[in-house]
Amino acid sequence: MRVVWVVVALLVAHLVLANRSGHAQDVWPQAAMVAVQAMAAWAAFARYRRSPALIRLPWLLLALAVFMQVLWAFTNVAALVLGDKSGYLAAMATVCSALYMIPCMFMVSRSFARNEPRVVIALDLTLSCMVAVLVYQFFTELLSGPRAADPSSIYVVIYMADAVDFSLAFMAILRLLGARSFRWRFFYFAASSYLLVNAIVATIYNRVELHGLPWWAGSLVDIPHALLVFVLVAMRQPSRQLRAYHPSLGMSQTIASFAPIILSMMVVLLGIVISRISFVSGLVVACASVLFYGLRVAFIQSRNLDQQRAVDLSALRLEQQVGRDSLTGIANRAMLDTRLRHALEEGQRTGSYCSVLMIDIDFFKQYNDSLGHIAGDVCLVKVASALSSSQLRTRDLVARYGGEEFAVVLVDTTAEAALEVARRLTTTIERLQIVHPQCALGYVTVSIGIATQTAETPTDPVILLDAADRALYRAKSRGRNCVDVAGLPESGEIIGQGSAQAAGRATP
Ligand SMILES: Nc1nc2c(ncn2[C@@H]2O[C@H](COP(=O)(O)OP(=O)(O)OP(=O)(O)O)[C@@H](O)[C@H]2O)c(=O)[nH]1
Repeated sequence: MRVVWVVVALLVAHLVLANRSGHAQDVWPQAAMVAVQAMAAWAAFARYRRSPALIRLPWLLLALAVFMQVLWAFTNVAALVLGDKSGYLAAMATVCSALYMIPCMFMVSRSFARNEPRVVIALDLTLSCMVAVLVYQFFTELLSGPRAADPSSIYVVIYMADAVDFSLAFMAILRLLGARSFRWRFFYFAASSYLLVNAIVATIYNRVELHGLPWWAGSLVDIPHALLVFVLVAMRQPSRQLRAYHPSLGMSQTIASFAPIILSMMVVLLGIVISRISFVSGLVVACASVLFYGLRVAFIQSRNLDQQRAVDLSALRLEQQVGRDSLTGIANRAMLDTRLRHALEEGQRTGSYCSVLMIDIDFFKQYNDSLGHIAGDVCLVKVASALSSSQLRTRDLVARYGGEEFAVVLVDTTAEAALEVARRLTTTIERLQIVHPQCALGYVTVSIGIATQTAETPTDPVILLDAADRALYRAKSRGRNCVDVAGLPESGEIIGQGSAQAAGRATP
C-alpha cells in the first residue's frame, strides 16, 4: 500500500512542479512522470515474477510495454537536460514509441495456448514487428520528414494513433470478456484498464498539444500508470464481480481465436495510412498482412487435422484394445457379444442363420497343475492362435469366452457346415501336439459344442451361447475330444469326433 501513497505523492509533485514552472515539458515535472511510469513498470514486473508459469509471459509483456513508455519519457527528460541538437534522443523516443507496440500487440492477440505451432508464434512476432516498423516510419515521415510541413500530416498521425490505441484497448476488453480463469481475468482487467485510459489520455493530450500544451497536460500521462499501480498493488486480486463472471467455453474459444486478427487488421490499417506516403508500400504491407493471416490459419488448420488424425488413430487402437483379450490377442467376450448379436440380427433379417461353436480345452486344470500356470497361459495363446488361423472366413469370429473356453461365430452357416468346421478345429488342435501328460492321447485336445440359429432364436446372444455350452457339456460328458450339436436327442448324439476319439477315447 505504501507504493500507492508514493505514486499519489509523485502525482501531486508532478502537478505542483508543472504549475510552478508553468510548462508541462520541464525537467522536474517530466522526471516525476518518469518516476510514476517506473513504478507502474515495476508493479507489472513484480506480478510477472510472482505469477505461475502459464501467465508469466503476459505479465512480462505488460511490464515491457510500460517499460518502453518509461524509456520514451526518460529520453525526453535526457533531451531536456542534455539538449538534442543531433536529434538522436528524439529519434530514440520515436523508436521507444514504436517498440511499445510489440509487447502490446502480443499481449492482446496471442492465444497463449501451450500447443501452438512455433511457426504461428513466428508469424505473429513478424506482424508485431511490422506494426512497430510502420509506426516508426509514420512518426518520422509525417512528424519530422519533408511531409511535416503539410498541416494535414499531424491529423493523420493523431487519427492513426487513436485508431491503434483504441483497437488495442478494445481487444484487451474483449480478451477480458473471454477469460475463463480468474488469473487471466485479472490480467486482462489490468491490461485493458491501462490501455483504455492510455488511449483516452492520448486522445486528449494529442489534441490539446495542437494548441500548445498547458502546464497540467503532462500530468494526464501519469493517469494510466498510476491506475496500473493502483490495480496491481491495491486491488491485488480481481473484484467480486470479476470473480463471479464466467464466460462460456464457446465464447472464450471464439474470442481467443478471433484475437490474432488484430495483428493483421493493424497492419492493414497502417498500410492504408502509409499508402499516403507510398502507394506501393501500402499495397505490399496490406497484402503481406492478409497473406500472413492466411498462413496462420493454414498452419493451425493443418496442425488441427494432424491432431484429429492422431486422435482417430488412438481411438481406433483403443477400440481394438477394448475388444481384444489381453492374453491371447483374439476378440474378447464383449466383442463376441456384439458380433454375435449382429450375426443373429442379420440371420433374422435375411434367413441366413449363423452357428456358434463353444470350444473348451480338455483337462486344463490338470495341465495347469502339472506344468504350472505360465505354461497354461502359453498353451492358451497357442490354441487361440491355431483357432484364429484355421482358415475361417473373414466375417467369422474367434473369441476367448473366458478361462480356457473359446467361441467361434460362423455367419451364414448351417449345423452341418459348422460340424465340419468343428471337426477341422479339433484336428488342428491335436496337430499342435502340445504335450499334456494327463491326456490319454498325450497332447492337448478340445471338446466342442455347436448351436445353430433358427427362426425362433432371439437376437440375445446369451440364448445361443447357452445352447452351445449345453452341447459342449454333453461332449465333455461323453469323454471329451469330441463334438456335440445342440438340439439333437440325448442318445445318438456324438456327431463329430476328433481323431483322438477315433483312436481311443481320452480319459482323465
Ligand atoms: N493358465 C491359465 N489357466 C486358466 C486361465 N483361465 C482359467 N484357467 C484355468 O483353467 C482351468 C479350468 O478348469 P476346469 O473348469 O476344471 O476345466 P478342465 O480342467 O479343463 O476340465 P474339463 O473342461 O472338464 O475338461 C482352471 O484351473 C483355471 O484356473 C488362464 O488365463 N490361464
